[in-house]
Amino acid sequence: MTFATQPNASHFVNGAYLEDTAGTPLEVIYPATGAVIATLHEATPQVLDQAIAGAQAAQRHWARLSGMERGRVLRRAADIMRDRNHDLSVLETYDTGKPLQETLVADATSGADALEYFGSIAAGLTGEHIQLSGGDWAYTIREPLGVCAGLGAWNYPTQIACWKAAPALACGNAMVFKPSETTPLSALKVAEILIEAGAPAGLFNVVQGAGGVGGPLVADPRIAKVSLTGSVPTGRKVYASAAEGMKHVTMELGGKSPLIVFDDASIEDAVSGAILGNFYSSGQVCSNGTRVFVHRAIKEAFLARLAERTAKAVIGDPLDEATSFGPMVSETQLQIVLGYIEKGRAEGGRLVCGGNRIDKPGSWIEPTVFADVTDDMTIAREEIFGPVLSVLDFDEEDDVIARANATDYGLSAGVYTRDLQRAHRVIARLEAGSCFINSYNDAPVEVPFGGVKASGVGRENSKAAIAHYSQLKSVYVRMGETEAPF
Ligand SMILES: NC(=O)C1=CN([C@@H]2O[C@H](COP(=O)(O)OP(=O)(O)OC[C@H]3O[C@@H](n4cnc5c(N)ncnc54)[C@H](O)[C@@H]3O)[C@@H](O)[C@H]2O)C=CC1
Repeated sequence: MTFATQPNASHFVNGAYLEDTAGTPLEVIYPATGAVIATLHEATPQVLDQAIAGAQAAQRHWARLSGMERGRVLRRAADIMRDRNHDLSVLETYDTGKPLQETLVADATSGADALEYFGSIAAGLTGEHIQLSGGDWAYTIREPLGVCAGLGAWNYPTQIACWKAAPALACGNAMVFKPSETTPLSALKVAEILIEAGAPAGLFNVVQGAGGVGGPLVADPRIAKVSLTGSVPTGRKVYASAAEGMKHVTMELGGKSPLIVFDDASIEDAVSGAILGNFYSSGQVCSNGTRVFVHRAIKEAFLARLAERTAKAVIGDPLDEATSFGPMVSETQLQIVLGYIEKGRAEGGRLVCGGNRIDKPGSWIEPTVFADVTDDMTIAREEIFGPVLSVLDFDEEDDVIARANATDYGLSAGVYTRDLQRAHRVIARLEAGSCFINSYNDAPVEVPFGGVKASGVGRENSKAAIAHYSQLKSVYVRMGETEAPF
């Protein structure tokens, strides 16, 4: 391998790479071949302490800069990230197994968008002036929270690091980021780029490890806010620990989202939406529309076209830009997905295509479609986080809305129909945070992203994220005398 995947050291703390070989070794595996491409070490308590202390010191200085000055650093980082998109995308492909065709357009580019967006609005982050009776008035100051902890999942390592760091830093906070132990490489590059762009040492630190490092990071009293992208069970633990310290949280968790295809929809577009919402990143996307409700009148036509187009997936070397479908991130995740496929078969789902492990080194599985899935089947209830699409039938609008909402999750929802009134009427009744009409899984930085119910708390991206990385100080100003009862 000519491309260097072994970083200089495991962690990035106080503006430089840092190693402590006393930490548990962490092997990084290229999911397409199973080869070990780097060996890192989990953060020891000493590394974690240095990262948090460094972040605290950097934050004091950073918070005193104007929004304009902070924004300039973030926008410079966005430019560097775009200039290096190709190399960053290759690294992301090694880290996750996702095809280069995807990483070139959805990872560092999405991270750069976040840095540019929050860099651009940093100068405009202000409080307000409130005029009161008798000439009194009040004003609010938008203040940073302090040191934020970021915890990432393994599906979008660069994007997650930037979606958390950009709004946090724009508001004057510092961050200690812990990537997923499965994909630890890309966040280190984000840290390098921020330093190059002029961020002070210690402002954005990366520490490696699994829950054993994430737990103490969240619980540390010096941490003011925790932002997690991960599963619901982890979310519950992290939220509870943050609550002990009365810390702010953002929780971007899992989903089992509905995608509803009405009988007047363009079948071609709806099939595209179903492919994007189930097979992009080999199905490892939190907002995926994995319960595809298709009106009975068009179900067979939809399934036929879906099978035809799924057969055209180019499954091969992820570094070849022609490849459109890569491996699962790990053998563990592959086994979880195979287990769900087995349950789908056993509980009576009709396998339309796929369903098998692909016989070659690495964690490969076919894109899989089940039809005749019913609401009670395991594959219709639990998040699989793999390329398993379930088609469920429906006849009536009211009925499909009730069934779509009959889940603890509430991350996303989509509707395909040519009837615009119906589209808005249905979306209004769906319990989900991020919704789509005649599209699926778009996530531009200008638009709030996040879930309701068990899928999360708070929003990432857009102006909405500012509220989650800052707090308001209110100042009452009396212009006359102070009156007291005695
Ligand atoms: N809503 C969203 O924005 C997204 C949600 N996800 C969700 O993430 C999940 C898949 O990612 P995974 O990495 O498997 O999730 P996970 O929940 O296992 O891990 C997420 C992160 O939390 C850390 N962690 C685990 N236990 C912890 C603890 N006790 N204390 C502190 N940190 C801890 C992990 O090391 C990792 O960095 C899926 O359920 C998916 O739906 C993934 C991408 C986006």
